[in-house]
Amino acid sequence: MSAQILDGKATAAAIKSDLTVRVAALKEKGITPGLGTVLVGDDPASQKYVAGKHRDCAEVGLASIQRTLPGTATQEEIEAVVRELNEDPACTGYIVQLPLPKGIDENRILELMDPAKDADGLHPTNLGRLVLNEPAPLPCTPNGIVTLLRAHGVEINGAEVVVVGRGVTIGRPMPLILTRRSENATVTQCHTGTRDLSAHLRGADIIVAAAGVPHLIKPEDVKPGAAVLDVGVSRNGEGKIVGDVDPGVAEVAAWISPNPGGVGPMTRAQLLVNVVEAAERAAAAL
Ligand SMILES: Nc1nc2c(c(=O)[nH]1)N[C@@H](CN(C=O)c1ccc(C(=O)N[C@@H](CCC(=O)O)C(=O)O)cc1)CN2
Repeated sequence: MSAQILDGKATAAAIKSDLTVRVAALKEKGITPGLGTVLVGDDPASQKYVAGKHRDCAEVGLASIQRTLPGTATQEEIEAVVRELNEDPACTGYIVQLPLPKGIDENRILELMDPAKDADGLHPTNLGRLVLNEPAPLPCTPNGIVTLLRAHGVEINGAEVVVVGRGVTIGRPMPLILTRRSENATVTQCHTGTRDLSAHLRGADIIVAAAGVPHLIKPEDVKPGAAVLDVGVSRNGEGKIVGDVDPGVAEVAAWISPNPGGVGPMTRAQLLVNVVEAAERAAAAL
């Protein structure tokens, strides 16, 4: 392998270490920020991610509030939990773990959240603020990707970026973040309707692969020297993660994010950042 590693674990650890100090400072002012999570159903991956979020809270000193509902929970039952967290003063920010079970109107749940407590940056008001270039909590995975690239000195300014995928947590917000003046990238968004994906990929300085298609990105699709971020999470027969990026890409790219150990830990770290920033904003307004 010739590519250098975009080390999400180490970068996330540095962010958490900084947050530990900031949380301690808030506590000295009598404020203990708290992250809430709403988990519906028993999807093992979602359970694992939510458990990880609570472990992270303990690590940096945040309080955490867990709400778990069965997979049979109705729209109204989930909405009742969302309303309760909107009102709970111990909850600085919260997330509703996605995806929600089939039959639940995910958008209605997101819209019901108090935008000031939206730790995922996925409330329509916060996504709208991102479009308007106003301060808002940023979606965790796209923001984590930018932070990871910056931490490793990968040039974003002026870069040609191809984002593969158009889901709400990554694909949709990623270009919005990358095309801000502060990032200044040129972004092409590809998806299942793209006619010649390979042609787009071959021109990219940075590839963000969030399609959920195992080994979609092949070595011949990648420009030598590119940075490749593997955000795809498919599972093989043994339950092991298979990313969107073929292992051979590491021979062509200059930078590659391992999967696991790349973007996933950054997603979790950025969530903590959003909660601590919300608490700091609240403290400044006192
Ligand atoms: N409300 C949200 N739901 C979902 C989001 C999100 O940002 N907000 N993103 C994903 C899941 N996710 C966070 O919730 C997430 C995914 C992966 C990881 C992670 O640390 N992965 C590890 C590997 C873990 C494993 O072995 O399975 C890694 O990459 O090293 C954290 C969070 C969808 N839902």
